[in-house]
Amino acid sequence: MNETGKVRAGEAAPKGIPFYLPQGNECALFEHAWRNRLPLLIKGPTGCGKTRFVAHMAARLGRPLITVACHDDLTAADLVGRHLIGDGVTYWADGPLTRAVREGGICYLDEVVEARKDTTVVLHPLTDDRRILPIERTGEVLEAPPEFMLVVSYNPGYQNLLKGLKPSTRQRFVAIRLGFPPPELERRIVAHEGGVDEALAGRLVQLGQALRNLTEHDLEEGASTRLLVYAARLVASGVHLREACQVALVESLTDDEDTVSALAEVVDAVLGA
Ligand SMILES: Nc1ncnc2c1ncn2[C@@H]1O[C@H](COP(=O)(O)OP(=O)(O)OP(=O)(O)O)[C@@H](O)[C@H]1O
Repeated sequence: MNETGKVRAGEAAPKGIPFYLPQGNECALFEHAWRNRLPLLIKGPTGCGKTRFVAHMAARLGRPLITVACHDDLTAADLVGRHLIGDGVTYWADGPLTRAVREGGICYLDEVVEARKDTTVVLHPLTDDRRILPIERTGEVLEAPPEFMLVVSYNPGYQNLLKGLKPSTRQRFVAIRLGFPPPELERRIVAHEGGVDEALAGRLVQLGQALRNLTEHDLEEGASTRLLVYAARLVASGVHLREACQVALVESLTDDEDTVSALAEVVDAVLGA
């Protein structure tokens, strides 16, 4: 498996580096961005490998990774830090962004469009050539070391197209688009991550492709690589293939009963009724 990113014996990735099979030139581009101190935006559908890619690159570059899952209640103080009271004294506690700047780490803001626009504005002085983080509450102005990098991701699906990012935020990042991996690559990913042989992984990937073809009509977004991995893991632990697909690839994708039936038909057609 690989939630922790540990690589099985025989895999190409060096020990301690989370397993990641690139879709294209994204690893080199990430490294160039890091060396040139450019912030990076990664866009792509849910479960296509964005988080794994960042974890892989942080380990490859030997930088600590600090991840923040953004949401609409996230405040600037949640990122930068706040005064806390403990044992009757007030002390300053760094937020994750400040910690990443101090440590020269990679700060990864997942689903950045979820954060309110007034929150993302704290990123501005860090993401242009000033590369500073002013901490109003303490009066400090931190200069980001060369190793620091800000990476943000979002899923440019229908809802997020409406939310978007302010142009003044957006135009501070270089951007990489990831999609679902091409079938041959996805088969290797599902086999590795799901702990199944490549033949079974190939069938699941074929099913994933067929389910993605339905997306335009019935679903907001297609079956992700993550869900294919889940189906594989269930099969690897003894769940019948059909049942694994039902729970990982049908019921997880929609609540609409007609769509569930349509998806189940696709499963039957691909796996053979
Ligand atoms: N290129 C890849 N190499 C290795 N594993 C991958 C790859 N792409 C996807 N995976 C697998 O798919 C899972 C989901 O990927 P990940 O969590 O990175 O998605 P994500 O794009 O960050 O999703 P979200 O937008 O929902 O956070 C990973 O845990 C991993 O098992």
